[in-house]
Amino acid sequence: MSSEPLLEVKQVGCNKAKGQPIFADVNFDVREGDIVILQGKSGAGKSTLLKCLAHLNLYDGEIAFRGRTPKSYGIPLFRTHVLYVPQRPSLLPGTPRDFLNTVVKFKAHSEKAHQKAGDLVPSSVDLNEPIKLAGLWGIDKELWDRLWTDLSGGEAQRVALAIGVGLKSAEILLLDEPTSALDLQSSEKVEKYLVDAVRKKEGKLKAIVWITHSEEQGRRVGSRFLRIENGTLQEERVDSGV
Ligand SMILES: Nc1ncnc2c1ncn2[C@@H]1O[C@H](COP(=O)(O)OP(=O)(O)OP(=O)(O)O)[C@@H](O)[C@H]1O
Repeated sequence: MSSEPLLEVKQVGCNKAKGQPIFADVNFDVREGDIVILQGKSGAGKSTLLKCLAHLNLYDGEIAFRGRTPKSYGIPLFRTHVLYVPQRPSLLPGTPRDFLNTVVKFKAHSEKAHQKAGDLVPSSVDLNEPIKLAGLWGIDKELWDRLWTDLSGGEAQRVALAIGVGLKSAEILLLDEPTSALDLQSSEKVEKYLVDAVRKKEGKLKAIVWITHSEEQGRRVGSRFLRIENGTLQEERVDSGV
């Protein structure tokens, strides 16, 4: 028995400039419980595709979340439910705490504005949750008040991920090489948390689309495997080996 798709991607294409497609005719669904690994060579278009899914990039074709277009929810609210976690959070201005406060204010505002429509269930905001979660991943509280530019790549990644996961608004997380700057031990801690969060089912997080260059990581966490190559996306059938 398969559930209704959470996200439907139909004939999606994206161009660098007129006449220069990055990819075209991309079709797939994301369902509850999926951890979809997105692979492909550097420059193949993985980050661009994730940004299209979060409506952060212009695209052709259709993307539907729970059967409706992003616009019908309001793009800001949609983006808190289908949440992109960037590859290089250290490019953000200010400190992680500034960012957290802005996200929380913005989230409360956009949810209030859309509550009337009965669109997406608003979630309560607990500022301590991302800080606690980052702590589990080895991030000292003091780092929340340091400039993003003064954090290491791995610290910035864990803080950004803790904000994305800890605010508990995302039903689908779009992770752009979330552990590329982490050592194996830290990476496995983060992986385990994310996989458990999706598997548990009672939480808000239902699925992840996860870019990784590591075949090993893909095998550890993935339940489905997509590859972008030469401007097209293919799903790879995986032999369970049983
Ligand atoms: N805003 C932009 N304007 C023009 N070209 C762009 C833009 N963003 C990305 N590109 C180009 O589109 C292609 C796909 O980039 P993208 O970042 O999606 O690749 P990727 O598969 O995520 O690569 P990597 O594994 O190196 O992160 C690249 O050739 C890139 O230079």
